[in-house]
Amino acid sequence: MLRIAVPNKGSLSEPAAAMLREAGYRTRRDSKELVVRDEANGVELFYLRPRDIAVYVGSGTVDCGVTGRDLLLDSGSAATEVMELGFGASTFRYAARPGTASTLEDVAGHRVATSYSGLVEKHLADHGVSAQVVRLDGAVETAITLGVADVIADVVETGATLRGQGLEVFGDPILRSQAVLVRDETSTELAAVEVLRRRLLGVVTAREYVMLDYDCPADLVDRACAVTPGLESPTVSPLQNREWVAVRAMVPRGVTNAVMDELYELGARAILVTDITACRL
Ligand SMILES: Nc1ncnc2c1ncn2[C@@H]1O[C@H](COP(=O)(O)OP(=O)(O)OP(=O)(O)O)[C@@H](O)[C@H]1O
Ligand SMILES: O=P(O)(O)OC[C@H]1O[C@H](OP(=O)(O)OP(=O)(O)O)[C@H](O)[C@@H]1O
Ligand SMILES: [Mg+2]
Repeated sequence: MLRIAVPNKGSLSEPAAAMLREAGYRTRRDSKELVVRDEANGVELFYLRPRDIAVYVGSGTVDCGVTGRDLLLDSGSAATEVMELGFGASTFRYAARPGTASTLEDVAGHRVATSYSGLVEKHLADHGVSAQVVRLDGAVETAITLGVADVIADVVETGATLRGQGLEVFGDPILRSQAVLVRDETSTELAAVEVLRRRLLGVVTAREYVMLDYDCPADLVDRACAVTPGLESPTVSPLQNREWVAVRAMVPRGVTNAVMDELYELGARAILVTDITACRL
């Protein structure tokens, strides 16, 4: 049985459960359930604190899990990143009161409050900056107001929390994070992890792409296929009217309308877009 760690709370919890459901796994019905056995799919889901997941996976207690890249790196765990999952995106950044600091060097000799002390200590050491790291559990933005720190290093998603505290980011982002699948390299279940990876990739791809169908004058098909190259190669089928062909290709969701405009200009007609429910690449 493949043992998968899943976030039980926080920003990653709902989207992780939704992704596993879409990938065909049975997820918990009640937030008090901590373990779910899905016999049909040969997996056992363990609902754990997101911060602990990399630790469990790195020690081999579970085979794999869903966590944030920032939490993985902060933990110092031996777990390895298998794939990005396309949700829970954030940056990890230094911030301070305007005018206090503008580069990483300005952090030297100051107190830095963070919930990610492993990540921050490593970042400072890698850049030869000596500063005192103050480890807090959360609400680190308030640490400056309360006089516990001069600088903070924290997750920034929209930036609203920082703005609310009158703080500004400075320096380059320490990290760009998102939810990732992590695994224990020494697991005896690596083949089963690979099945999970393919299923999750199917969900990520189905979300990122749409299916585009259109009719195209036969003499323009090469130019049209250059606009919609698909993943491997577009499907081109004959139509009853031999002067036309039907083309079918996957297109990134974000450019759908621009691609439809371009195809129309070229002479394609009856351009249809459909959602992809699931796929296996
Ligand atoms: N707005 C956000 N706030 C916090 N974490 C976020 C946000 N957006 C994405 N994330 C990611 O979620 C993970 C942190 O989740 P975690 O559950 O530990 O904290 P949380 O969502 O702040 O929950 P809580 O603080 O309520 O326990 C990290 O990988 C982080 O990058
Ligand atoms: O850039 P934003 O969209 O404002 O989001 C980022 C903020 O959200 C999280 O805090 P959370 O509400 O989870 O509180 P916490 O600090 O106690 O974890 C995170 O720690 C930041 O403070
Ligand atoms: Mg939080």
